[in-house]
Amino acid sequence: MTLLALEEITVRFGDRAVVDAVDLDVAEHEVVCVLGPSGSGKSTLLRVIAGLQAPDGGRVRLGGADQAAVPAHRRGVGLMFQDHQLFPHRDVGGNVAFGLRIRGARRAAYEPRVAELLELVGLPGAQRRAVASLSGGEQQRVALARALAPEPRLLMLDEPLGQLDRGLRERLAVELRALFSRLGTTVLAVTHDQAEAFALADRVVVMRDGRIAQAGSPLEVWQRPASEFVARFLGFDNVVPATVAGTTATTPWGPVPVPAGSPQGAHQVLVRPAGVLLGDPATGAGSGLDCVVAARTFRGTHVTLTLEPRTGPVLEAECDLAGAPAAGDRVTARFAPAEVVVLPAP
Ligand SMILES: Nc1ncnc2c1ncn2[C@@H]1O[C@H](COP(=O)(O)OP(=O)(O)OP(=O)(O)O)[C@@H](O)[C@H]1O
Repeated sequence: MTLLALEEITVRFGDRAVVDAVDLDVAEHEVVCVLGPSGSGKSTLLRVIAGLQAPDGGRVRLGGADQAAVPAHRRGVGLMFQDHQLFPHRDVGGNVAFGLRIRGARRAAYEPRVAELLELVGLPGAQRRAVASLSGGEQQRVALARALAPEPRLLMLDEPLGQLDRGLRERLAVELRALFSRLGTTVLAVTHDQAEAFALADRVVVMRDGRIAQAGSPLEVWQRPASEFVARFLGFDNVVPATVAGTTATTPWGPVPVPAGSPQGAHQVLVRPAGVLLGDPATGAGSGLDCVVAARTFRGTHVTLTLEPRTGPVLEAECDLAGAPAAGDRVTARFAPAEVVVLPAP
């Protein structure tokens, strides 16, 4: 069942639409992540849903009911901001209890609930700790417990892990996903970090200049970015103009095989780095595009190579650690059609 429905939501600042006729549904128990570069309108969208910003056009429905006349505090949505904004003069328990106390709950009623929430976020027994004594990751967990305390029907997270270092961010994203699925929480999160969005979400919505550029499961968006913008935003830079005929695209890198059924004619192609297959020019002469390895970057589980091809723009390739060529080596590149995506012309 649909919990949140946005219908043509528009917000203008001056004559600029920072949110431009956005339609979006979030189903009950679904975790949706809105992903987009800074300034694409993500936070403004959350503020509209929370009732902190009146839209210039369109409608917000929660559980089917139009929210136009419903003030923020009666919408039943929880909002957690990026800088988590804990109250520094309250202890952890006081922070988590905040939303329960302003609703008039008595200590005897909320204390067990606070204990339960702290357990849930992995900080059992932390009630009396001072906020200043917590690490960034622990503060994030307290902020989350505080947002969950009043049991919002929709939990909205603005850059929930933005302040944390990468390792912690990835770990917490996985933990959050498990927690939300256990609680059945409906979540709408916004982030500019694709790894965070992909780790957290059932569905990813990519925004560009106030509009939805693509929506789909993390796998769909990753495998089939809908445009050059989405592809580059996900970090794929092997994008060139192409003319597709049958299962071959003519490109500045020469012929590139494309999956059967690809759209024909003038387009662009994306070759994911894993689809650039390297050969040794000494043994495979004549097969593939001659390239020189311009740079080699160690990525932990694999190596990323920047190739300078004989023709066409630089090409990024991925290969195993073992036997990876070194900077300055000559290689040939062929392309695996399964890793090639035909994109619309720019
Ligand atoms: N109150 C305001 N008055 C004028 N312009 C605003 C206001 N609030 C936001 N904007 C502008 O609207 C655009 C979208 O802002 P928004 O904060 O929604 O983007 P965002 O995608 O959340 O970005 P970030 O990731 O940096 O938070 C930005 O260009 C911003 O400068």
